[in-house]
Amino acid sequence: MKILSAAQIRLADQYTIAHEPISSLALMERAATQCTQWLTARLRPHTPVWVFAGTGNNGGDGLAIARQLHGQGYATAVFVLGAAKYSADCAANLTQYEALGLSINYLHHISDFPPIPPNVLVVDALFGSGLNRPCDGLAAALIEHLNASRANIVAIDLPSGLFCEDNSQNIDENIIAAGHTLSLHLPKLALLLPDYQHKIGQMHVLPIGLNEDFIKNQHTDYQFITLADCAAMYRPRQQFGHKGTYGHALVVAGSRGKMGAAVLATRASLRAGAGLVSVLTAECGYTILQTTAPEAMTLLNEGENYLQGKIPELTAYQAIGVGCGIGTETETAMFLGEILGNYQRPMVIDADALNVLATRPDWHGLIPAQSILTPHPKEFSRWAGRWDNDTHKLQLLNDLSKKLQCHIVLKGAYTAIAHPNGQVTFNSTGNAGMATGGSGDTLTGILTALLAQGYTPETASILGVWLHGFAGDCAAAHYGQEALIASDLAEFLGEGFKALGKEKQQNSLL
Ligand SMILES: NC(=O)C1=CN([C@@H]2O[C@H](COP(=O)(O)OP(=O)(O)OC[C@H]3O[C@@H](n4cnc5c(N)ncnc54)[C@H](O)[C@@H]3O)[C@@H](O)[C@H]2O)[C@@H](O)CC1
Ligand SMILES: Nc1ncnc2c1ncn2[C@@H]1O[C@H](COP(=O)(O)OP(=O)(O)O)[C@@H](O)[C@H]1O
Ligand SMILES: [K+]
Repeated sequence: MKILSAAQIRLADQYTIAHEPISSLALMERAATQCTQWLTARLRPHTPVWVFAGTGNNGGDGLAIARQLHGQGYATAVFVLGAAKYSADCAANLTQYEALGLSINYLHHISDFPPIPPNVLVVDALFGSGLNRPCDGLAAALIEHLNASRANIVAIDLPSGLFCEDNSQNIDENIIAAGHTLSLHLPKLALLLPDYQHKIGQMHVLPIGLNEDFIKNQHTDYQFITLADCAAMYRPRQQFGHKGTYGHALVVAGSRGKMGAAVLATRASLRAGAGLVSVLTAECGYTILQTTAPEAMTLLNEGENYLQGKIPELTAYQAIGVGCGIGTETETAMFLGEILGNYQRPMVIDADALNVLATRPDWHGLIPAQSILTPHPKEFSRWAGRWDNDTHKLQLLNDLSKKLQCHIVLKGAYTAIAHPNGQVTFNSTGNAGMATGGSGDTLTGILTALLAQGYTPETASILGVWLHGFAGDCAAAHYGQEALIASDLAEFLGEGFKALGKEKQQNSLL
């Protein structure tokens, strides 16, 4: 799914109206209907709904929602900020609302602001994608007034005051703090970035039927990865496939006290479909690995407690995943350098391998092009330094990806994957239950297995991150987010592959 800019969304809106049998007012009605349905599926019957509307089309959406909710028996109140120039569709909806004999409260001055009881649901329809400057004056005061209330707030399209893309010049106080944001048709870039998550709450994308052909032809550097996108990339197993068909993955992981990282990565590699999995670890891990992952072969290293010494022959392996729990001892760093110097295929580089490399820029040239690097934000900062805001961070992410010609997976909610061609893919799966030690090791195992199976590094990075999050969502549904532990993730990977297979079959012609 594409992530479009505010300008592109406006064009998509215009194109849909010009090329489909729908007027702009009817399109607004359709958007409002989606929002109303979302609300009524969750609202208690007696909850009063107070809509705060601007005078643009975001306000028009709000007025249409108020009318629809009133029609379904909800107690609604409407407050309109200022009475400057109304957009045509906003004015039409205002008239329709008043035609029902309902009154509108106009807010011209701070003294017009109503006290907000905590039991009302506030619908924020002040500004959407048409915001053209940071909020100030009466708008900022109203936003502050609404944020100070204890009422739940649902934002239509965007929390008012938040720009679609770049919020580097914005300030916290001028943005509505919503519990939920209903993004119309497509997600917006700012909704996927961490800086203003406390303003966005949970994001929900509601389809409103914008013209898909137009959207397909729009260029954007940002994608939001969905089940349908991943199903198109997924290659089901062949009937006559054998273990050689699906590649030999080598997991280089573990040290004394961190052998669990090797176990997690290895088990995830096995569950992610590699034909063969070997694990190269310190001697102290031999029995542990053979017991917890009997399907994998364990290669002995010279080091008793951590990796060191001569590296084995690496050409047999279609992919290597290196770094989980290996530590950063000098001998281990030298061992990593040997691996980098003797392996030319794209590999997966995580955790301590990233930490070692962050301190050795002279080795960066050894990283095979198209490799997948999987830093969490702390690890990324060791490479890129500090960033001022999300926009700056995205720039640093793109710069590093281009410089190394590698795919950089910046982990977190809506994990962002920067590709060397300048594209950034945001993940749609995963949950806060995955914020638990070892989740990242599981991801490394998955990515290594997908590379071993012959997926291109770009596809492996996207599919692997999506599968990892999907497994996390299944595990959270089963255990609850708090009880989720990293080893659960591999156990639920099969659900992800099954979902991909099902989706692929539904889209096939047979
Ligand atoms: N596909 C689409 O594009 C659709 C868009 N719709 C709605 O239309 C919205 C966009 O509507 P508009 O382009 O009319 O824009 P908005 O309604 O977001 O806001 C524009 C209005 O607010 C004023 N304004 C902007 N920034 C301000 C500020 N800081 N302080 C005070 N006033 C400010 C502008 O002068 C203009 O009057 C979307 O967010 C969505 O809610 C829906 O109606 C349906 C379809
Ligand atoms: N709030 C969250 N929402 C979605 N995914 C998350 C969240 N927190 C963590 N994750 C995922 O869990 C994994 C954590 O990785 P990492 O920090 O490397 O863990 P570890 O080092 O303990 O293995 C990442 O893939 C990340 O995207
Ligand atoms: K809004």
